[in-house]
Amino acid sequence: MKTQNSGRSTRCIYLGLACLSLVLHLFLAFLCLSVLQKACVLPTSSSSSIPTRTDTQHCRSISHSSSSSAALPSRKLPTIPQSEDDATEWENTLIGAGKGQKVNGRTKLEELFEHPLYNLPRPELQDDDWLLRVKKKEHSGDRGSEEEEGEDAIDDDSQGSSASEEEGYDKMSWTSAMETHPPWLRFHLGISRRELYDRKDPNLAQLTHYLATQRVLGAVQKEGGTQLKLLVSFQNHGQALLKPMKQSRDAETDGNLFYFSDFERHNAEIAAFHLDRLLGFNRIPPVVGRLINVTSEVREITTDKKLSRTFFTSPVGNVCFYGQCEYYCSSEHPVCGRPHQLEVSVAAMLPDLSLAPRRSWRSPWRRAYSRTKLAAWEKDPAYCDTVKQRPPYSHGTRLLDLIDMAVLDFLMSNMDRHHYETFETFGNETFLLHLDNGRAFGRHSRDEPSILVPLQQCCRIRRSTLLRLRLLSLPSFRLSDAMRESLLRDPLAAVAPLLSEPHLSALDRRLAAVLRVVEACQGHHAEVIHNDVEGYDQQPD
Ligand SMILES: Nc1ncnc2c1ncn2[C@@H]1O[C@H](COP(=O)(O)OP(=O)(O)OP(=O)(O)O)[C@@H](O)[C@H]1O
Ligand SMILES: [Mn+2]
Repeated sequence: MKTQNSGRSTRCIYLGLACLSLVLHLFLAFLCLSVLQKACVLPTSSSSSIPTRTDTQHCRSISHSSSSSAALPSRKLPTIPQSEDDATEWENTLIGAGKGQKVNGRTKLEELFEHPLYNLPRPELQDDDWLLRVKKKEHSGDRGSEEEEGEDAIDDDSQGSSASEEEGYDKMSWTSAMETHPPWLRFHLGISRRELYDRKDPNLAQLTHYLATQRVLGAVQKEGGTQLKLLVSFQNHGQALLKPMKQSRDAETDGNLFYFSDFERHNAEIAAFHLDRLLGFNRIPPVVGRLINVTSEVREITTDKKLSRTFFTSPVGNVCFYGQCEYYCSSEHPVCGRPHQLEVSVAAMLPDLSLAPRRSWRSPWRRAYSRTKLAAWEKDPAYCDTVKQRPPYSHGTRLLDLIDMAVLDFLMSNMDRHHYETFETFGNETFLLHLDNGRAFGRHSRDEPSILVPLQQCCRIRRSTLLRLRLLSLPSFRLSDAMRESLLRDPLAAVAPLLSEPHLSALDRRLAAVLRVVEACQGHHAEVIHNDVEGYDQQPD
């Protein structure tokens, strides 16, 4: 009996101990769970305590890596710029700006643009030197009030302003509100009588970033001209002129093709913009390279039925199209993606003609565009004397502008400068727009001296142009080096150099030829150099 009782009490003790251990284990398990959960609860800065997607993923990855012996190293993904402020930094990372070798903390290109010849003192621009004026919406009665920094509107009266309109114009308000405008509009607002853009304007980088990255919302074939090009539209009414890649970058134009049968080159449009800027002209609208998807960014969104009808899939499975135009718009000359991706040049559009009408001028040194005929300037060595007698070449700076353009064209071997344009509102006292450079950079192995004929026949050149050319011929600022570095800033440089080395060295060779022509002129002409930099006697060193 006694032994029976003691056996029962021992069993009770064991049972009690087992229960206690169970409770203790349960408590421990609960404690562990709550600790683990706390690691995934986010510090809430806002009123919401719902974890975001990333945070949930983070928790999942913790639990995943803890259960796996070989956790993957974390990889940093590129971020898309959220604001325009991020744009420049983003662009610099993407396109490798500052890739040039640095001397004294500056690249050669930065050194060049710091040179006094690229920072010559210039008279301040007056009200009527701006292409588009900015008016405040407030009535004149509101002037001087605290709310002066209201919205701006473009003065669309390009024919001149009445006295009451003048009252609404406030020079101060245009800088303050600029930040709110999209880059294309700021570009338009910065166009002056003197140049298309200010090289130092930070908007330039934002504009090229905008052109290179904005989602294409619309694409139609651009009317005018002879070769295929597209007018694309972006959000905020932005537009751009797009020229597709038609041949490989290194392809030299067939020697048997006449200049007027040559293809246009997207990289020539890009390189021309860089060259014009390097020469200090700033007369070509900013152009940037881009890879587009011909299916999603053209075929699927276009409303242009004529263009749509020309799309097809090539035998190797690439998406191609050819559009409708005078030259090379046929299935024998298609523009093809790989299978969808296509290199293009994207040029900023100038203000609409209704806002800023332009005048097109036939170049006095226009070619005959014939296989047999010669133009007047090819037959008459004294041709310039007749040109100099007729307006607008008889006075002002038009002839000098034309010679600047001839120098640019000779350097890039562009034989297609049949016309040039100016903004009508500036009359004859304004710069020449260097539009349409698609036929430049066709051949690197030979030069075309006839492009320099305006300089050779007139023997006149701006001093500022000549000094910059001399500077660019020095080993420390060599034109080819400056171009190489400048072109590295274009997004397409990541695919392949925009200009091959033979094209770059052709620039140096041609620059030396320009300087030789000037020297020859000085040998038999007085007043070759037009002194537009009075008081600046320093020779480049
Ligand atoms: N960036 C621009 N913004 C607005 N208009 C432009 C721009 N570039 C060119 N244009 C206009 O479009 C017209 C056609 O463009 P472009 O000259 O480049 O084409 P094209 O086919 O090469 O012409 P062409 O066959 O006459 O040489 C030009 O004459 C000019 O008036
Ligand atoms: Mn052309």
